[in-house]
Amino acid sequence: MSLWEIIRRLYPYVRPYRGLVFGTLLLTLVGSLAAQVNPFVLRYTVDTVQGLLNRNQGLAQGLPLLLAVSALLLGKEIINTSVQFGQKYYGEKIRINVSTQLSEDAVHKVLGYQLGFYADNGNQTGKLQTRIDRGVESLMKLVQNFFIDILPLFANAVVALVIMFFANVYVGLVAVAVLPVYFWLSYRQADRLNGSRRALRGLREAKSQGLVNLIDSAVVIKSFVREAYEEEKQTRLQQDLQAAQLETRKVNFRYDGLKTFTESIGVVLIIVLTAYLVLDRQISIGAIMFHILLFNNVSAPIRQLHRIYDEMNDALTYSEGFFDILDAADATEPTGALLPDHLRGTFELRHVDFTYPSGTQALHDVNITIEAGKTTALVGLSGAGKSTVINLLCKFYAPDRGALLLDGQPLADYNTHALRQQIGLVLQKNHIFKGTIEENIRYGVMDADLAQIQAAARQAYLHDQIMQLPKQYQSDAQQLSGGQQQRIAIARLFLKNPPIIFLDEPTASLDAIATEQIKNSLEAIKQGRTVVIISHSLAQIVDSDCIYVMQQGRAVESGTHEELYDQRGTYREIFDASARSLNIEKLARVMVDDGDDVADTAG
Ligand SMILES: Nc1ncnc2c1ncn2[C@@H]1O[C@H](COP(=O)(O)OP(=O)(O)OP(=O)(O)O)[C@@H](O)[C@H]1O
Repeated sequence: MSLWEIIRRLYPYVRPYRGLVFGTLLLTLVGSLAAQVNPFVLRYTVDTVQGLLNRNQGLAQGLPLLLAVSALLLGKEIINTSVQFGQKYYGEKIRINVSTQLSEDAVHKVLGYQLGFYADNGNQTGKLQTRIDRGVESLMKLVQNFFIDILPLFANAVVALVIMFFANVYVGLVAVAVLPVYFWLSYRQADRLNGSRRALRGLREAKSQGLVNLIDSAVVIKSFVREAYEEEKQTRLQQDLQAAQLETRKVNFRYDGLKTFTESIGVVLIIVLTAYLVLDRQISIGAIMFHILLFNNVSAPIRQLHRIYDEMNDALTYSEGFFDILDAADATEPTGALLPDHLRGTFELRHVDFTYPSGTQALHDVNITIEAGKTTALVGLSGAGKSTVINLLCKFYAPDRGALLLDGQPLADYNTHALRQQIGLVLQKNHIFKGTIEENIRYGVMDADLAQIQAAARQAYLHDQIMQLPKQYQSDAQQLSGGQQQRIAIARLFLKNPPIIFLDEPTASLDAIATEQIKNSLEAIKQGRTVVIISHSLAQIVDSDCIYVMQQGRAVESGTHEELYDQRGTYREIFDASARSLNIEKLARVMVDDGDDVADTAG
């Protein structure tokens, strides 16, 4: 991305603050003029004092001059301090406002993107955050540099150089002659630092990430006694970091030294030249200080040049990734115009093929009909494509080929948000937000009151357990056990009370008693609604109105439990394997024996 392109992209964000920009520019101009006052005052003072001395006059005659000069310099400093404050404050205000707007835009865009966007390699959790943070940070450094560094410093330099030329062309030429060397050194410095700085940043991130991972993996590390191994990995990182830090410092010190040397040569040349001109009676003695101070104003911004150049390079690098996020128009979730106020809930998949953005084809020519008001189960081995079907039904992804219909209309034609309002989704692993139990259940209906939340928690058999916690509904939801968290998701579903329900292993993390309780609650809510359930526990699906068996991305069998059982196909295989893994024969024998005992006792 070129600098011009960045400016073009930033313009709409800076535009609302044109007044501030104009004010800052005006202050910059005043500041750069004020910065030239010292050389003029010094030249005047030196020349006047020299004149007094030449006329054998002393302190008594010079006092009014000293008072006037002090008052002038004090006044100028007061103006300068106010100008600098205004310049920095307004510059920062523009920067902070623009940065807020950029971050808000990024979050808004990212939330509107389809799920596939997050699966992209550069957009995975953490990476996306880094891309946004770095993009905003580097762009803001550019804005900050422009208003707080580049503009004031370079305005000073240009004004000082113009004054030098006007005062004496030869001195002006000497000042200009030093600049290319200075520029070249700064460019070389920035160039050399560019690679090592990036390496340094990468290593710093790896190190902090490494520490976070250590804490996250503490249980596994300790259980496998891999402390020494992990420590060695960290030590290697630390050593690389140390080497990169030393290299950066070395480059910096070397170029800083060369630049100071060049600057000193410039100062010496100006002293020699101005002294010569004084002796030749072309300029006054005060002009020596005058030119040295002006030259200082010229070289000050160039001392900062390598840093500004560095940060500009960062902005060029990172803004590209950031604007890519804002521009990912094809990632925006598609939506249609159909606003379903009353859905019957018949879904049809006709010859559907689907491939994830990663390239895995998860569905091949799938034909499934999910009837309104009935319960349809999807069964199959791991990776068969069951969850993928639900992903398509929720419009998280669109099929590559084939038709996906809801109540006879293409699913794509429905307004995505309105459609999802009608769907309740409970997954195997449900997300629990940072916050209280109450807030987490309320996610189902944002304006629900506590009584409604408690009713939902009761249906999810969670209320009694919540009441035993020290802070009850105000407890931290992320501290709950896996099974309790799953019941929070089920409570959200009860609260939302949607006409269409998708359950993907809804009781996977629950104990046997809770599973039975939840099964009963779900049975109650299922009545009259369209339900799709995925479960590896056949007990959950045997009563379904229709069961689809999936195998390697294809729907290979369908029918009721009895029909499928009699077919002696894949379903029967899965069913028999489940029975064996449950050791049903032994369980049945125990139950029969138990029954006999009861019968004996009764007899
Ligand atoms: N987000 C994703 N990106 C890429 N590939 C995916 C994604 N989700 C699933 N897959 C792949 O798609 C295939 C079907 O996965 P899916 O989750 O639908 O299976 P499943 O039948 O629900 O399995 P399980 O019973 O283990 O949950 C698998 O090969 C899986 O690796």
